Amino acid sequence: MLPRRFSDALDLRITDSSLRDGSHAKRHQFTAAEVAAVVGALDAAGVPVIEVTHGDGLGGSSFTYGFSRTPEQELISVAVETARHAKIAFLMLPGVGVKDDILASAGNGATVCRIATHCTEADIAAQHFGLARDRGLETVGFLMMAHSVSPEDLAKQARIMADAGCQCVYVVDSAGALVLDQVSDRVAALVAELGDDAQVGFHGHENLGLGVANSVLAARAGATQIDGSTRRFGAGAGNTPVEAFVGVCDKLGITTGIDFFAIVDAAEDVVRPAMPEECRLDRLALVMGYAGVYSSFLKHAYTLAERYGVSGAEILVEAGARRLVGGQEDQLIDIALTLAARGAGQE
Ligand SMILES: C[C@H](O)CC(=O)C(=O)O
Ligand SMILES: [Mn+2]
Repeated sequence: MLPRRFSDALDLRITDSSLRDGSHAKRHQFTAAEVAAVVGALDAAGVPVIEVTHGDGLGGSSFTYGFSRTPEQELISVAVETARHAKIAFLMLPGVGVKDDILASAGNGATVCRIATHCTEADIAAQHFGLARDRGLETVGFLMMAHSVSPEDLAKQARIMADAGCQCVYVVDSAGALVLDQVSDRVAALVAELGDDAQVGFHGHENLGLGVANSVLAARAGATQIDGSTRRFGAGAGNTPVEAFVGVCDKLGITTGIDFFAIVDAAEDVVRPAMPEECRLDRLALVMGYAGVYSSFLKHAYTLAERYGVSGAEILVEAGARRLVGGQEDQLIDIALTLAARGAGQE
């Protein structure tokens, strides 16, 4: 069991997801040199955990999700070799990756295993938590699209993960759709359910502009691990910006162990140059948050809107109405074809 808190000196442990969630925004085109530069800067700023994987997790490099420029195990190895203090984490979605991918990542020196499932499907992760714990890895569970179920139902899924060996269960706001109290209520439900059996974490997206505020409320409701991405480098409008969140935490007296000025410099001088463009709170990102759509669908929506001459916003609204989950990217093609047949205009 992990302690309720990581150290008496720190209130929160922050995981930076720029090199995993940001992979969506970069269409999975990271080079080893970029990973080394970003890990070096984040590590020097005191970021305690850095996640490195294809945006859709181990095994994500494919026609469905987009091919990686650099094999992810090479990126994980570079990150492990570069980090002096930070732990290197990886993400896996059962079925996208397999157990051998976990073993390969551990063999290359990653020490935090994050297993993600849709928020109603926690049981498919059981064997992966067991394997990871057997191998001495720290375990984190991701309940994705957490806006789509009640706090009570989410807590039941968290219990399944904890019983399988997960040491921290995250409320994952994949769509950036959760608003303030909706985060507190979900985090509080998990804290009440899990007690000392597992920690609770929160992973936010900026699609309604609430990443920092939602993360503060998560911490106040009892979350002890918070995800963010430096410069918001993540899917959709990006993730909770680590540098802004650290500044806010400093002002609120919440300790993170990250140096504010160093992470601000890292964001500007190192992470931004690795980004193809800023992660923006633009029309499609806002529609995703409003309609409750998985953030990693954003680039797919842009591509399909252009290919079929239809509205990206309409694709996303329909994806929200169909309650699509990660892995159902091919249904976006069906939606685009249907809109094209109806003659919907592009925007
Ligand atoms: C595989 C997803 O991109 C995981 C994630 O970051 C989310 O659901 O949000
Ligand atoms: Mn995410």
